[in-house]
Amino acid sequence: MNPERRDQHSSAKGSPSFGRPPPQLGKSPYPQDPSQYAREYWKWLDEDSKIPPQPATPVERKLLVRQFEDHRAQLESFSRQNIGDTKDMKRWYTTIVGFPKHSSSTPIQDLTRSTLTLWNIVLLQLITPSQSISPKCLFAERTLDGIFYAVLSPPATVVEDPEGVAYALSIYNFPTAFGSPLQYLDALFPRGTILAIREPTLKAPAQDTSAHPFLRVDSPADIAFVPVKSAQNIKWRSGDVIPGAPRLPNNTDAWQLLGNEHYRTGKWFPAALAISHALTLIPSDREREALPLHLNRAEANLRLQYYTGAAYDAQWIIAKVGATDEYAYKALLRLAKARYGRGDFRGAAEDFLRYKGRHPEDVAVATWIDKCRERMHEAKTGTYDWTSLFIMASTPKQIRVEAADFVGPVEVRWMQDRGRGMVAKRNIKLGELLLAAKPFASVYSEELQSDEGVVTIDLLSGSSREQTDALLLSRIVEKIYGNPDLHNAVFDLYAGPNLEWTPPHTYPPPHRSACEVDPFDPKVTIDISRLEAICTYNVFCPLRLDNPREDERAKPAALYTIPSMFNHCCVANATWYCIGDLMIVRAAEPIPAGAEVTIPYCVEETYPDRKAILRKHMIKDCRCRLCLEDLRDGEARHQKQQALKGELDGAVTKSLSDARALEEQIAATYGSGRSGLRPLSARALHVVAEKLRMSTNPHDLVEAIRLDMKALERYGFALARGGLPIGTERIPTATSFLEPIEVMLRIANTYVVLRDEANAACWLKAALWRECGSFCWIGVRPDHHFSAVTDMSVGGGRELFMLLHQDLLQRMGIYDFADRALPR
Ligand SMILES: C[S@@+](CC[C@H](N)C(=O)[O-])C[C@H]1O[C@@H](n2cnc3c(N)ncnc32)[C@H](O)[C@@H]1O
Repeated sequence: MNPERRDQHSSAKGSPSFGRPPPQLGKSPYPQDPSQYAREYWKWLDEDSKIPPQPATPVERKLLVRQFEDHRAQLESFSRQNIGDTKDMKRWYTTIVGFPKHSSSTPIQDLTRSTLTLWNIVLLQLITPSQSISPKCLFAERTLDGIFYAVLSPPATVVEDPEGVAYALSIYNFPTAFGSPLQYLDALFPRGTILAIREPTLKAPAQDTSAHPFLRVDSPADIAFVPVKSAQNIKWRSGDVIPGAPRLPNNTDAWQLLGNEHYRTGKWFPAALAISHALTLIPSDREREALPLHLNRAEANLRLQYYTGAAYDAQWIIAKVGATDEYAYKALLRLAKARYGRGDFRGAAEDFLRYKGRHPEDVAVATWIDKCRERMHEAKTGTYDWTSLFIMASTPKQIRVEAADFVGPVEVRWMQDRGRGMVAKRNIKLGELLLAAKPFASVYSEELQSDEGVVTIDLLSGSSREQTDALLLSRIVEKIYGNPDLHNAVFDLYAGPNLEWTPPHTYPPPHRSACEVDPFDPKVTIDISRLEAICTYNVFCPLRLDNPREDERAKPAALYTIPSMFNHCCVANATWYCIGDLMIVRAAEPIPAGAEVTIPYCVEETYPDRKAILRKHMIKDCRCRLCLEDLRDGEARHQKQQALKGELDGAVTKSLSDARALEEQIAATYGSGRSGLRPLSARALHVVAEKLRMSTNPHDLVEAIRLDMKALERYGFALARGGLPIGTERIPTATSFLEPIEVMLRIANTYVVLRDEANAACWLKAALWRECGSFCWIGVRPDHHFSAVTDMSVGGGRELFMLLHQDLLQRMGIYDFADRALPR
């Protein structure tokens, strides 16, 4: 045991001598100033950590059990009456991340069994049903605005050790447990379950001095279920039977039946767990009996997307029975699906083909084989059917598109001043696809419960995070739990300078083979504090091409692994966007071999807004051209700009003259001597141009075009003569691509109104070029030589362009004109 652990043990044994409670949030779920709140919270944590250890207050077992049982009864009654389901009411939960949390890294084999008063690996028996410790309705507080506030609560129960010492246990981040109904928790953690917890921590209750200390486990990898066979040898001082507990199976068949029942009702994790129990009871000389169990567990693991676990189970069967046995063929099919899920499309295709050789009647396998081939082609060539992906992603519930990762002419290198970064392996041309990547995990607002909101306050960055972030962390934990070989893909990501650990200079980590997902010995360490830090530094909001105006409720949150190697620059040389959840990175300018490739982490118009987003990524200051120019303008101009930006957001209702006055005021917030790049000014000019378009006077329309062209310069475009009206040397990356494209389409429309179809067509082509350069340059292989604009618009680029802007083109009445004017 290391010295740090010993400290924790002594403080764990210590009684909670209470300091003051942690800073409160007040009546709004969002703190007004999250950085101030974070500072107060750190101060409180610092004070709290100095409270000296004292013996823990003993908790009266009976009393604790009664409290929990009463509580559970209340919850059941609430759920029967549907309390809290009122449509106009929304419950808010707060969760705080970024403070040190304990996760054990000592392998189970190196720990000795002990009791709650000794702390090492502790055996605990669940003696009350599981529940949420602060139920939604019970402790939630109703306010005048009809909002409920409560603290986000993990599943909790009462546990005792063999000596009969009982405490409440809160289990955070356990796979599939987040927000689950009581019935599911009963299946996952029924009373009588015996758990072995690696080096647990006992916490003093922070909020309520009359409450009892409780055991807190943050990492699911610190929890091992105890197999029945081992459990038989444990003597419980309180007696062997827990009143009211269900009889847990004690033989293979009964566990198998329970597993089948869970599987039938869609409870995949409890199903896999029951099968694991059944497997422990099969004697080594009757291994054939284990075959159907491994087969079933492989299927449950596939449902859970625990592809590593599924591959292990299938491979186990094939290794035992040889490749020609019928069991092996069934296992082969599951292995093939697991390989597909793991991104091993070649291996999956080979397995599907072998299976098809034996079972030609299985038509579904042919589709799988086709899918494997498509994925292999994508991964090798970077050729995707963007239009189909876009259509798929625009369909509700299909955000997670099926596509392979592609790594183009870029590689990870150590950059000295900012850790790792991406570098061009060769000279790269504008528009080339550099990377396409699926996320490790992602959450979209559609997946949030509509009657609940979660506010996450990140103490590391001193900012509040999106509602999707809280769910994202549990998804990442769950994916690692079920795919332990992927641990380093996440844990080798940057986690900040405060840790003793430095990330390896290379990425991705070497490939590891499939291993068992073993609920009796998880064999993986999931350090939750480090994972929270990894999220702070690396989580992106995936801006979707198929849904650019994201849901107001919450922006999506996703962790992409290889794309996390790109460093930030507001005026970057690469640009990115997502179709569904597929992140696509393209060169925004020609990039010489050896140069660092950067992407913008934010596309905000003003310096303070960009700074706020960069703060969430822990970047104190960006030294790009735009930020340096903004910095030279000074704080007073920034403040003025922020205030005027607010006015510009509401400018729809303003008159033309007021809009002009506002535009002038905004223009004046930029100092002289700057380059043309002035994003807020660009939008202000476009607002005035739109007001002018309401007139039928041709002079006003010409003026609108002039202002929009000026707006494009302020977005960073160079205006050109002949060919396309905009320069094609680089794609500006400081703002989202949508605004400039809309400006170009409006110019095209105005030319149509003025009956100048030649100019209108030029501007449509410019918009198409801009978009193709970033996202939909289809039909052109990455190694294809190109420079002419027409090359950029070959193939599906036009098709996707028409799809993407269909609404706007139709509203302006120029859809048919665009269809004719754009080259096919
Ligand atoms: C997504 S990671 C980028 C890869 C990272 N450099 C690594 O070694 O893994 C984001 C972190 O990289 C660093 N970083 C990225 N862009 C930067 C910039 N323009 N200036 C300084 N640090 C930057 C910051 O520490 C940031 O939190």
